[in-house]
Parts: sequence; structure tokens; C-alpha cells
Amino acid sequence: MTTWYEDAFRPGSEIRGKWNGRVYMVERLLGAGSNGVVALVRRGTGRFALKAGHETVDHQSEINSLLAISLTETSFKNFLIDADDMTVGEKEVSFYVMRYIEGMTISDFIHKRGQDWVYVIGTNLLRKLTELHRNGYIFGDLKIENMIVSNYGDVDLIDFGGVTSKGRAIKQLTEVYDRGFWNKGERIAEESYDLFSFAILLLKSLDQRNRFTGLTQTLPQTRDLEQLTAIIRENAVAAHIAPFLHKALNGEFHTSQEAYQYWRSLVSGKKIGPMTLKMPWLKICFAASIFIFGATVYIYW
Ligand SMILES: Nc1ncnc2c1ncn2[C@@H]1O[C@H](COP(=O)(O)OP(=O)(O)OP(=O)(O)O)[C@@H](O)[C@H]1O
Repeated sequence: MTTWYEDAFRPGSEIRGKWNGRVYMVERLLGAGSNGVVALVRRGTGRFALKAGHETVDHQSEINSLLAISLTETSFKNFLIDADDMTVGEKEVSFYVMRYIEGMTISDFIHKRGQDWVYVIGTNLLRKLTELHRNGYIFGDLKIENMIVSNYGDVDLIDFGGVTSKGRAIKQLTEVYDRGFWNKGERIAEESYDLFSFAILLLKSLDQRNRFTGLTQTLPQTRDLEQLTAIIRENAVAAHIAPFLHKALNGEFHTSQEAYQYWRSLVSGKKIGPMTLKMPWLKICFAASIFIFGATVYIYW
């Protein structure tokens, strides 16, 4: 069965915006989720991520949220680059273009580089949330799939469909990350809502035994955060940040700023800042370059 986007998003195809007239060349498909199709595109020398929406209302609401935060003086500034419609066969499809973020999921990152990186990634993610919260928004649907980790644990959030103004009802969520699912609070856009999801996200990425699988099938009355304490007990990193996790899961932080301070006090002794990391390969590269330089001098002198 062919899907509606297969032709339009074939590598090499051109996507022409109906109103703004910009033309994008498709490099490859990045993903197709429940809310849209995302492709890596090129325009001139720039590479961008282009998302076309299935559901016009949801897609428009995502663009509105993204536009609002793109206008703030934060690291999200200018994240949204273009918004337009394209014609696919007989259909008009809305799309928007955003910064392209190269990287991987937090799970893949820590699998490759080690679980200690959670201290750095957590710090960077909390900083992002603090920025959003300071500007009056809640991310809403914080989960492993909605963030990209790159380089030295840099974090970028993607998929802004859940971004909600503070005080409103949460509009998009994923069950295990939602405090309502665990009977731990209302589905209201508060800073503590994102902090709960933040704690689940970290636990889920440290969970080596897939304890989360099957949790969605449990009955609401039997759901208990105690089920997650096993992960904390068997994992050294989770155990180290346990006081933070307990506070976040129990709604004891009112603001992300407060959570950020507490987090910093817990992880600051870990010396996992990008500059102080134990990176033997850096030392090896440095030693190798000295050796090659010495050998070259010896041979040619
Ligand atoms: N700005 C971006 N830069 C790089 N890759 C991106 C970007 N935005 C999205 N992606 C990729 O495209 C995939 C799908 O994006 P997105 O999560 O926005 O779609 P969705 O339809 O809302 O998905 P879901 O059903 O998970 O909510 C992501 O998993 C990610 O790999």
C-alpha cells in the first residue's frame, strides 16, 4: 500500500510552498509519526527538517506554539523557519520548516557513551525546560522520542504539538510520562507537570530491563510509582539522582528553576561537565598527534 506522502517525499523531489514560494529539495524521510511526516530537506546550502501534517487542526496548533516560542529570546528563537501549504495530488497539505537537529535519542546516546552522561543531558534538558517555563509555556509531551541528543550531551526538543500556555489543560500526552496516568496530579499545564515527565524520561532511559513494558496494561488502581523503585535500586546513576526523582515524581518542585538548582547540587560533584569528562580518546588522539609530529620531524630532518 502506498501512503499519501511517498511520492511527495521521495529523495530528490521538490516541495514548493504555495504562498511563500520557497522550494525545498527532499534528501530523505526522517520519520512518520501520528501527527505528520518529517523529511530532511535542502534549500540553497541549508538543511532543514520539514514536517507535513495529517490533521489540519492539530498541525496548525503545533505551528502556533512553535511560532510563539520561536519569537522568544531563548535558544528556541528562530526555530520555526517557514510555514506554508503544498499540493499533493488533489490535496492541499500544510507543512512547516524548522531547524534540522542531528543526533540521536537519549537511550541510544547513553547506550553508546555510558550512563554517566545522564548527569550532563539532565542538566541541559532542565535548562531547556527552564527557558520554556520562564516564557509562560509547558512542553506537555516530554518523552524520549521528542528530544535529540548530540555532541557532548547537547539537548534539543522536537515535536512542539504538546506545548501549552501555563494554566491550560494539557493537550497532548503519552501515557507513562503523564502524571495523571499514575494518579499523581492533574493534567494541567504546570511546571511540575513537565518535571514529572522529566523524571520518567530519565528512569526510562536508564531502565535496562524494560520494566516499563506492560505498564500501560495495568489497571489505574494498581498503578504505583513503587513499581519504578526497582530501576532506582539496580542502577547506580538512578540511585545517585534518587532524591531528585522522588521529589519530581511527588510534585515537590514548584518551579523548574528550583528543580534545576537541586539537580545541580546533586550532580556537581560528578565532574561530568563536557570539559572535565574522562575522555581517554581525546588523550589518545593528542598523544598520537605528538607521536606523528615527532616521527615526521625525525624522518625528514
Ligand atoms: N527538527 C528536527 N530535526 C531532526 N529530526 C527531526 C526533527 N523533527 C522531527 N524529527 C524526526 O522525525 C521524527 C518524527 O517527528 P515528530 O515526533 O515531530 O512526528 P510526530 O508525527 O509528531 O510523531 P509522534 O507520533 O511520535 O508524536 C522524529 O522521531 C525525529 O526522528
